[in-house]
Parts: sequence; structure tokens; C-alpha cells
Amino acid sequence: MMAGLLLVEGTHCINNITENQELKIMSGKPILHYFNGRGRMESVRWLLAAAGVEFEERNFETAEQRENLIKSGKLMYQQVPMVEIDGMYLVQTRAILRYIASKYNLYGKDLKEQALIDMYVEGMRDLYDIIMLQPLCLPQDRKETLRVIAERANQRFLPVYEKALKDPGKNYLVGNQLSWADILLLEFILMVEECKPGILSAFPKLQEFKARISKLPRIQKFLQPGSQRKPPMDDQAVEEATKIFNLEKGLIFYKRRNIQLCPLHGILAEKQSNNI
Ligand SMILES: N[C@@H](CCC(=O)N[C@@H](CS)C(=O)NCC(=O)O)C(=O)O
Repeated sequence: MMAGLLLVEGTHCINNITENQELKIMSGKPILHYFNGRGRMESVRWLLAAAGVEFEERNFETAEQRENLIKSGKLMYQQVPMVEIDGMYLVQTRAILRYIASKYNLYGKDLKEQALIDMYVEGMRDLYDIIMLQPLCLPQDRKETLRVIAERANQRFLPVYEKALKDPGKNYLVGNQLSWADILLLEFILMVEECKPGILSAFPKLQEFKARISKLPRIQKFLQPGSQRKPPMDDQAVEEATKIFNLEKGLIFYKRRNIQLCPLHGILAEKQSNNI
């Protein structure tokens, strides 16, 4: 059976799945496993909402609940986001996003368009990851971090998307149809604006793009209060996340993995060497 094959091939560490359980995850809405915050899952929520797909969320609230999910064997790398969809326990944010984009025809019309979409998305993700992590930085680093984010958005990223949209009648980043690059661009713009209000003033095409895409009915619905869109992380949400993931503010990656992976620290270090 196809779903069985996918389960075996795609999620090798799943134990004791009965046919009934398998059937349950094959049917019905995708189920998103994460905590009740934006983080890496937020783009998945955006994409599903834009595709008009209803989804359920199973948000863990404690470290113990997260541990239990790990013990269930459904997390290939003991990490979330994880999405139960079409008989799979999908992990790795980009794999999840690509699957949804392909499934709902948001991934261009050919390989070349897909490559272009990937280039736009991967560029955004570089800054996105830093923006996503900035609520976890130390209070004394916040102002400088936000300044660096705005500077990089202004100089490196927003000009790329402004240029992509410059031709008259060019409504989407790639080709002549909506793709997941457009959806993630709107999410990205809104996040950058939260860091630096007014940042779009030098980018007329992006202003127009933002207004237009925000009016697409499914997106408009997702942007309204009461949707499954998550607010920016406030102090309480940061507190919850640090407990659930056993994080230490400002030092998350250094301490836990003993490798220098924190993009925030990376970008600040780069700045100090005048490399921005
Ligand atoms: N490359 C992975 C990274 C996933 C990741 O770092 N997830 C965090 C939560 S946002 C996590 O589960 N951390 C716990 C851990 O790494 O043990 C992805 O993009 O999904």
C-alpha cells in the first residue's frame, strides 16, 4: 500500500504503527506538531492557509509533552516541526514546505521555475531564521540585532524582490501564477516590518505586492484575528519556548550543541568585522 511504503521509506524510526493508526493519519486534515508559537512552523501554517487546507494543531505546552512525542518515534531527528500528512510523519521545515507547495500547485510550472522559486525562498530563509530567533536574544543585544536585520533586509534582500516585480503587469515573483515564494514573501515582509516599521517606503513594488497578495481571500482570512496565524513572540511565549526546548536565552545553540550555529551571533560577529 502506498501509504505504508511512504511510512517505511520516509520515516524509518516509526514503531508499532497499526493499520488503523495509519489509516487515521492518511485521511483528514494535516496535523501540525509544534509549540504554540511562530517559530519554524509559521511558514507551514501560511502555506496551508494559502492553499485553502484546513489543519489541526497539536501544540505541546511542556518539555514532558515534547519528550513524549520524541519517545513515540515519530520525529526522525527528535525535532519539530512535524506534520502528519498523507500517511507520513514529515519533518524538516523545507521538506514540509516543498511537499505542500508541490501538492497544491504552488511550485511553478517547470524545473526552471522551481529553481527560481527555491532561490527566492532560500534567500529569504537566511534572514527569516535570524528574525525568528531574535526574540531569544539577550535584552542588551536586541536593539543592535533589529538594526542589523533592517540593514540587511534593506541592502540585500528587499531589493531582489523589488527588482523581480518591476516589470509592468508582473504580479508574482516567478512566472504568471502564485507560488509559495509569493506567500513566503508576504510573510517575510510582515516580519521585517515588525522589526522596522516603514521599511517598505523605498520599495514601491513591494508595497503594491503586499497590498495585492494580502487581499487574496484565503490570505485575507488568515490575516484576520482569530485565525491560526501566531502573533510575534512576547516575553511569555519566549519563556514557554525556553522551558519546552530547554533553551538558554542568547546562548541557545552554543551551549546545547557545542557548535557555533546561532545566526544572530554570526551576524553580529560579521558586523564587527565590517562585513555587512
Ligand atoms: N532543520 C530542522 C531544524 C529543526 C529544529 O531545530 N527544531 C527545533 C524547534 S524549532 C527543535 O526541535 N529543537 C530541539 C532539538 O534540536 O533537540 C528544520 O528545519 O525543521
